[in-house]
Amino acid sequence: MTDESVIEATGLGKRYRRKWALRDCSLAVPKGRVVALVGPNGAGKTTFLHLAVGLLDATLGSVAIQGTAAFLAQDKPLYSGFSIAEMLKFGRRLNPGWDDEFALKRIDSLGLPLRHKVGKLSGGQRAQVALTLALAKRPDLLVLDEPLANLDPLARHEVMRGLMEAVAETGMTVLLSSHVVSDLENTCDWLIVLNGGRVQVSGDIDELVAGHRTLVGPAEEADALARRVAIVDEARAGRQATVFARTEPVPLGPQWTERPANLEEVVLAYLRRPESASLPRPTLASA
Ligand SMILES: Nc1ncnc2c1ncn2[C@@H]1O[C@H](COP(=O)(O)OP(=O)(O)OP(=O)(O)O)[C@@H](O)[C@H]1O
Repeated sequence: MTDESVIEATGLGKRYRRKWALRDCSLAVPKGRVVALVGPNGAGKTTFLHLAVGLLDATLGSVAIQGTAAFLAQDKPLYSGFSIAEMLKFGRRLNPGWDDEFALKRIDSLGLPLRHKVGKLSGGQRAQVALTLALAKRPDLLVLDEPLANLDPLARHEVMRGLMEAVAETGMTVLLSSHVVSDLENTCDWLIVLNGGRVQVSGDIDELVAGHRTLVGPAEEADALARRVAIVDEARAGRQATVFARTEPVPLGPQWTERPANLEEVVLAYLRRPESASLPRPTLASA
């Protein structure tokens, strides 16, 4: 494992009985990134996160992390009969690196009285308390499985803001899974796309967005274009082709127009075409 990486997976695979939930997963995540792990239901996101933090054993290959990790599960396990103060006490007892001052300050800034029972909190407040408990462990890597699920837009925004503040303060790496790409656009800087148990994309978001574009032009010229650019996804309507391509700006014929990509388009184009991939060593199957 290199010094710059916080997670490194090599040929990682997990099989449940006959079904592979994850296979041939090789990737490295640089330190200090906020990583979005996206993919449809059943893509293997939870499986990958559980393997990364050691909650599951790999069937094949390996995954290693550097430093300490904290994991916040999808169902945010908090004991509903306990008060926030009691949850903090648990954290203090169980975690050698626990930052009590941080935890108390964050709960106070959320406007939550310490005596409040966890079971009486709203979904957004529960998410914030669970996040506080994870952050107070002061991990090098914070892994969050769908931290925004079931939260309204305001609560989603608040949770992401809290996360970003902690990242700015500590420089920790965050790996979070999500279905909602728009929540990630301004906060995450590394993207991993999982689809059907395989990694399709792993890379810097700015580079990925800058490295893709939509090209629109005559359908009869699309095949010739495919020899010059790596086509991720293509749709034809009558005589017009709309091509989503992994390419630098290229000179195009007069009948072609192009526009830059955004993060959502990058994610959707790859998910629509499971055979396409954009990984550090290009393996574009459809090119
Ligand atoms: N304990 C298990 N036993 C058998 N199959 C499992 C188990 N856990 C997951 N799977 C299967 O492995 C595949 C990947 O599941 P996983 O939960 O990792 O996906 P996910 O991307 O997190 O999905 P979601 O977005 O719905 O949470 C799915 O087909 C799922 O049915």
